[in-house]
Amino acid sequence: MTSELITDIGELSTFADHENRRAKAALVIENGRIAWIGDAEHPPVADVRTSVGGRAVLPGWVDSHSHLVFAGDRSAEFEARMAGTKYAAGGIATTVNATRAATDAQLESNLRALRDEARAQGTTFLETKTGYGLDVETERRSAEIASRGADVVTFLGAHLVPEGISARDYLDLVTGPMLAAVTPWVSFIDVFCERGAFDVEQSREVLLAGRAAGLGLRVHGNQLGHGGGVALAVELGAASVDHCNYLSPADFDALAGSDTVATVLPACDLSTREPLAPARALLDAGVTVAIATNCNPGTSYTTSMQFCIATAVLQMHLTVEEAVRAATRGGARALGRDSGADAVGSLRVGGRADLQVLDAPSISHIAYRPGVPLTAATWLLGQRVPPAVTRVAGAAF
Ligand SMILES: N=CN[C@@H](CCC(=O)O)C(=O)O
Ligand SMILES: [Zn+2]
Repeated sequence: MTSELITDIGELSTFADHENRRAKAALVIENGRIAWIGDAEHPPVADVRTSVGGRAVLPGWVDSHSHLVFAGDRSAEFEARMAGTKYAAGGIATTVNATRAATDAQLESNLRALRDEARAQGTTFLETKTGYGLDVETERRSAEIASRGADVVTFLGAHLVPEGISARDYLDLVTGPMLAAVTPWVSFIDVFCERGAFDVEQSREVLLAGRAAGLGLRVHGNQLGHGGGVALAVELGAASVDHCNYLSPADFDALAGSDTVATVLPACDLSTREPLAPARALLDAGVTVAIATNCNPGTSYTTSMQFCIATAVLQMHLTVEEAVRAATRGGARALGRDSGADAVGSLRVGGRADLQVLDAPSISHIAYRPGVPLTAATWLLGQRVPPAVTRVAGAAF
C-alpha cells in the first residue's frame, strides 16, 4: 500500500489527548491510518510526498447532529420566522408529509447531496437521524437510507406525535414495532423532550426502550424553554444532550458532574432566534461541549461546520481552539467515538486518517474570515476525497 507524506504544514491541529496545535510538523498516511506524526525536518521515507504549501491541517469535522432524511422545503416558514413568527415543534409535520410522499430514491439522493456538500466543506464523519417518517414503514426506510449515507444513524421516532394517533398509542408504536423495525440500521435512540413534543416521563419511556434494545441514548433538550431534558439525559447517562439553550444552575451542575456531552447548535439558535446556548459558561463549568450543524429543513438548513464554529467564536465567546476542538473531538465524544481503534475527531498515530487542509495558514481563519469556505482538500480514511466534492482554491497542491 502506498504511503503519503503530508508536509509543509503551516500548523497541525491534532486534538490528540491534551494537545491542540503544533508547528513544523508533518505526517504520514498509510493503509487509511496515520502512520507517523513528527518533525517536518526528519520525516520517514514515503512513496508519495504532498506539500500543502504552508496551509493548516486538522481533523475532518465530526458533525454529530443532523436530520438529513427528508423531502420538501420550509423556506416560507423560515421567512415568516424572520418576520417575527416564533418557531414551534409543530413545523416538523410539514416535513413529515413531504417525506412520507417521497420515494426512496428521492430521499437517498437528497441525503447524498447534503452529505457531499458537507464533505466538500471538511466533514468526514456524520451522524444523521430518522424522525420525519413517524410511521413504522417510513421510519424503517429512513433508517435504512440513512445507513447508506451517514456514519452513525439515530432513531428519532419520538420527534413529534403525528396527526391521527393518541400520544399513548404513538408511544407504544415507537417503543414497540417501530423500534424493532429500525434496530438493524441504528445505533442510538433520541427523543425531542420539549413542550409540544414529548414530556419527561414520555421521553424516559422512549429512552429506556431504546436502551433495552441495545442502543445508545441522545436527547434533544432545553431548546425552546427550561425543561427536564438535560436532567433526564444526565440521569440516564446519555452520550449527548443537544440544544441546551435554556439551562438552570442545576442543569449546569448535573452536566459538569457527568459524562454527557452538551452539544450546541449555533446555526439553529440563529435560525430560530432562540438565545445562543451558553457554550462559554458550559466550558467554564467543566462540561464537554460539541458543536454540530443540526442540518434540517426546519431550524438549521446548513451543512457548514465552519459557519457554526465561526458563530461559536464570534458570538458564543469560545476561543478558536475550543470551538475547533468541539467540532472535531467534541463531536466524536458525543458519538462515543473519541477513543479506541475507531476513534475519529483527532489525529494520532494508528488512528483514522480523516483530515482536511484549509486554504489558510491557521485555524483562526475560520472565524477571522467568516463565511468563506476554507476547506481546500479532504482525506477520508487516507483517501483523498475526489475533487468533484472538494473545493480547491488558491495554488494547486
Ligand atoms: N428540535 C427538534 N428537531 C429539529 C427540528 C425539526 C424541524 O423543525 O423540522 C431540531 O433539532 O431543531
Ligand atoms: Zn435536531
